[in-house]
Amino acid sequence: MEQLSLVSSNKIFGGYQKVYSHQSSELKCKMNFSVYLPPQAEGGDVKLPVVFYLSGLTCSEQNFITKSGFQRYAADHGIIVVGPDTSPRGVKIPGDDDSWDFGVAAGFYVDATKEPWSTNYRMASYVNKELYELVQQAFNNVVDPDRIGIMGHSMGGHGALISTLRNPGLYKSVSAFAPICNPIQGPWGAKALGGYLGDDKSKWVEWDATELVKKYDGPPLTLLIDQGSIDQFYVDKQLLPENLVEACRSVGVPVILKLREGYDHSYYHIASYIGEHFDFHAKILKA
Ligand SMILES: N[C@@H](CCC(=O)N[C@@H](CS)C(=O)NCC(=O)O)C(=O)O
Repeated sequence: MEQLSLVSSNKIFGGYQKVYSHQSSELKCKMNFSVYLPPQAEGGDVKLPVVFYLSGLTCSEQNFITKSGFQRYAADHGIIVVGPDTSPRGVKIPGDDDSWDFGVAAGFYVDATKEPWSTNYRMASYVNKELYELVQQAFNNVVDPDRIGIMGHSMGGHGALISTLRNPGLYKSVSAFAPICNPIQGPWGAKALGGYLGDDKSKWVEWDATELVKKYDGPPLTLLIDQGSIDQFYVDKQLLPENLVEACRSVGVPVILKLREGYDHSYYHIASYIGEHFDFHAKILKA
């Protein structure tokens, strides 16, 4: 098993918020990830559900664990929460920190195929294979491998949606705050998908939730999308949740879109509704 190093451990709401580092074989660099172990994990005699949380642009594993207040709800429901970083770190590809929406902290949860990104920028395989399996091995006494869900914010909401739709059955529950729902239609998505995958747009659709849902052929799923009404990126048509809702309706995939009056793109929105998302995941994972 891969070697894990404990970076930090803090007691919160009766459980422990931990951060580990490890050497990633997919990304070929050292990575941090967070794990919240709720109080029910103590003793190690019950198997608990797990929810992965994928962060947005400019984030590390720290933003969600310090700003959202999710631990209160994870502790209430007895859910383990795992949060990866948002890109490879320290690999020093020329241009990787020139912009905030591409390269470092902007891996977009895809597997890059274009040089020079394709060696390290493999966030899809990192999250859905390497970290998914690592968590099950490292915490095998408390993780229930049949009850795993995923959520995310913005770029990470896109990551949660495409991870679920591309890997039917891997995640039993999925929700997203302000996700990039139709990246092939927005400037962020076009920049990232073009940069990581090249100019052939027929490859981009394989990483676009609105396109993927039209072809989804897996276990029944309900998508929960949470969107702040004054989010500047929503107003600027980077996120396009209505396109995803329309695609879901066209193929009969249940979708809930909560439009939250007056909320923006920040963690103030996430903190306000993270409890509802944990209720949603718990209802599915603990059914
Ligand atoms: N001004 C923002 C623009 C990017 C942004 O809004 N990032 C979102 C995700 S797309 C975020 O979670 N930022 C970090 C935070 O709010 O803690 C920043 O630099 O953080």
